[in-house]
Amino acid sequence: MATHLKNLSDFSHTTIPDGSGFKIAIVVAEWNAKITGALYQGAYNTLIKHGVKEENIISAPVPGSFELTAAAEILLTQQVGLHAVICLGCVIQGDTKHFDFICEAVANGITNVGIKHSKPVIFGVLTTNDEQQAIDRAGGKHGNKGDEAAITALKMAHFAATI
Ligand SMILES: Nc1c(NC[C@H](O)[C@H](O)[C@H](O)CO)[nH]c(=O)[nH]c1=O
Ligand SMILES: CC(=O)[C@@H](O)COP(=O)(O)O
Repeated sequence: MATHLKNLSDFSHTTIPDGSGFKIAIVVAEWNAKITGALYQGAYNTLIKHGVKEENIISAPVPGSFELTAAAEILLTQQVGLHAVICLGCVIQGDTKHFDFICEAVANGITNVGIKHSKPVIFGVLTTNDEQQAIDRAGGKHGNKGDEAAITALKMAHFAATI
């Protein structure tokens, strides 16, 4: 379903697990900082709203989306008791094929890290044709992908803890 058919911040129809027992990391890329800052705020506020304690949210900035994979691997290796890692970024199409390489590397990379550690690593990365599409999905008319990423982290952390 395309994003314009489902608001990224609308979860009124679903049950969200209590996050009071979870420790979650948020890795956020600094490229397109206005956008990723809004994604981060959405994710952080959503985690707090659903009971995650401030002291159990680990925030880690990285230079760009390409570095999200390495950061997730480092955090899952070095941080004891992490229940999930949320990866936030914004990749906007430029004039070259660089966009394609970054998007594929990040999607494949964080998938592999999650599988390696058997932990939820959430793909909260906007991959847009232009800046307006990113703005629309970082607290604009289509909601906030950071909210969606946080809800996904809570659901998957609950899944892993109760399966
Ligand atoms: N163009 C964008 C980038 N590029 C930087 C890469 O992510 C990476 O930091 C660099 O290639 C060095 O390894 N990053 C984004 O997050 N968004 C972009 O639009
Ligand atoms: C996604 C990117 O790396 C891209 O924004 C960089 O722009 P360009 O392809 O024009 O170098």
